[in-house]
Amino acid sequence: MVGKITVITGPMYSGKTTELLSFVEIYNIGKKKTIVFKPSLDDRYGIDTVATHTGFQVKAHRISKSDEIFDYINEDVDAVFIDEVQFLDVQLIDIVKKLVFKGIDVFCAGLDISYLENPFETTAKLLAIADEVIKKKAVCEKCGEHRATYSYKIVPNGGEIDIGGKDKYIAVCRECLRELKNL
Ligand SMILES: Nc1ncnc2c1ncn2[C@@H]1O[C@H](COP(=O)(O)OP(=O)(O)OP(=O)(O)O)[C@@H](O)[C@H]1O
Ligand SMILES: Cc1cn([C@H]2C[C@H](O)[C@@H](CO)O2)c(=O)[nH]c1=O
Ligand SMILES: [Zn+2]
Repeated sequence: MVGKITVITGPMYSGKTTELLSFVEIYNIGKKKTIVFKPSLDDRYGIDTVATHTGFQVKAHRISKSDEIFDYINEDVDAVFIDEVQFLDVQLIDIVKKLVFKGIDVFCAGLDISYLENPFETTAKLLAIADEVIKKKAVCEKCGEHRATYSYKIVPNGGEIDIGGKDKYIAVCRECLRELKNL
């Protein structure tokens, strides 16, 4: 049997990690063998965990390159979960394909676009090969509606890759983005 590819995407605070971890729980309840990965770059909340903004955590392997995933895969693994895929190299796409051909279900979560509205290449390519795409929305921090699809940077400094939370980014809807950018 082959596995399936699920990609969870959207702006910051939209609940991508929460959704990813709810799938981990579902597989664990079903006594399936799960493994969680995250890029070593993102160490906001702890070194060996994937954590949501609400503080819920599960143990995770930190990887700096996508092919390190294979170091942890054996015959017993039923499902692989990868958070913050926007920070991993595009080789992840080939690795995900290999995993599903081994019969492993793969769940990926990550930002679709940067605060500059550029698509993150690894997420974009995963979305293209996904069997299922879950596009999440956040609450717009300007108008309060549950329709935010953008991550807006509130500080001037830092590049396109710049780890942070509410100190640097807020979630906004398209209408509020237009106002913020004076478009
Ligand atoms: N603007 C917001 N809209 C929705 N939830 C928010 C917002 N700000 C904070 N939260 C909190 O964030 C939680 C979602 O956190 P989670 O870590 O799952 O998001 P995420 O999409 O993975 O974020 P990130 O891309 O920053 O990792 C929500 O359950 C809520 O408690
Ligand atoms: C929106 C955005 C988030 N990030 C970071 C902030 C968080 O650490 C992580 C998203 O959870 O990505 C960037 O590096 N660049 C961006 O453009
Ligand atoms: Zn808004």
